[in-house]
Amino acid sequence: MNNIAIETKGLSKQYDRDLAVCDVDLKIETGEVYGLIGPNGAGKTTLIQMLAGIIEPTVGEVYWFEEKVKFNTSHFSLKRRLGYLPDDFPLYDDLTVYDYLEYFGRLYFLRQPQLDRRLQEVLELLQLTSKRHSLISTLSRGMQQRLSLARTIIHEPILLLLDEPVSGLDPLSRQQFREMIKVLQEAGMTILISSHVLSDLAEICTSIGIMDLGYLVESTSLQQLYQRFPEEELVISVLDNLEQLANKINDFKEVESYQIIAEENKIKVQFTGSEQEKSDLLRSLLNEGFSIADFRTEKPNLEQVFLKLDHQQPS
Ligand SMILES: Nc1ncnc2c1ncn2[C@@H]1O[C@H](COP(=O)(O)OP(=O)(O)OP(=O)(O)O)[C@@H](O)[C@H]1O
Repeated sequence: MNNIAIETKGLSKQYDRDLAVCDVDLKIETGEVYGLIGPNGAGKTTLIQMLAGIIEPTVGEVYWFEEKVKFNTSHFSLKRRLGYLPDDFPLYDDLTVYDYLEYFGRLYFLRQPQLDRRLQEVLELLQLTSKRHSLISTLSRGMQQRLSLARTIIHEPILLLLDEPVSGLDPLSRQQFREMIKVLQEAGMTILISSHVLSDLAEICTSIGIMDLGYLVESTSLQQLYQRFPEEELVISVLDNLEQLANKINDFKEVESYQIIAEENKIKVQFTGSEQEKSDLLRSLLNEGFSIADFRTEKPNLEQVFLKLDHQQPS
């Protein structure tokens, strides 16, 4: 198996006067879940469409598994490895769930008994078995989105490109979606997902790319991104005497700044000291008689890291 699932070299797309994607060099290793984020109009959909071979770049090249994608040719064997879920996930309302999936299975030349086996598998994985005979028009948005994902993986691709697959989903459906992505990754797929929901991406992605005004301004593993912002925040909750706690905290030279969150009876502290000094702080507060209800360190989440990077906010 090739190490690099997707690569682009100097990829650009010009629409009339708009440069939608600008000189993008992207590399995604096999087995990764790569999250693509950026504000509206940053060029995510255009980039994904070029990666999927749907639209032709103005300049630059796309490689799947180190093989150059030639536009305007069908090259079925290469496309057979790809599953692409567009952001508007078109469906045929007057088909049943089963007929729809069977239709796409046949388009990919799946034959019996493999077709039946695969239909059962994806219906089960996407939790649609009980809806197999329902008309698509009667499904909720979350179910329709799951059906679109089922269609995207019916032919067992090894590379998935998912354009905003969780938009409009409720928290439970988003959680189910995250679990499905983990199952697909464990099954060996390489997955690119664009989304504005950073908390979802933080949970499932191994790497993150940030687009801004057509440029890929960051492309790095999630781990390396967090390492660039190692500062932790100390969160201290008390049962009472919040003001006195703030005064006391202020005496410690390791406390760079703090923020009182009165409605939750807690203080968030930017603490620069060592683990030993953190422990000394806790002991000192207890000795002073403060009723400490919680004392913990929090690392910045992906949303906070994104803001620290000072690119535009995803909206
Ligand atoms: N078919 C098109 N014709 C002309 N301009 C286009 C076309 N598709 C996209 N654009 C322009 O390219 C730029 C990038 O759009 P794109 O849809 O790729 O951004 P995006 O990051 O996916 O945005 P969103 O988060 O809102 O989906 C925008 O300025 C958009 O207006």
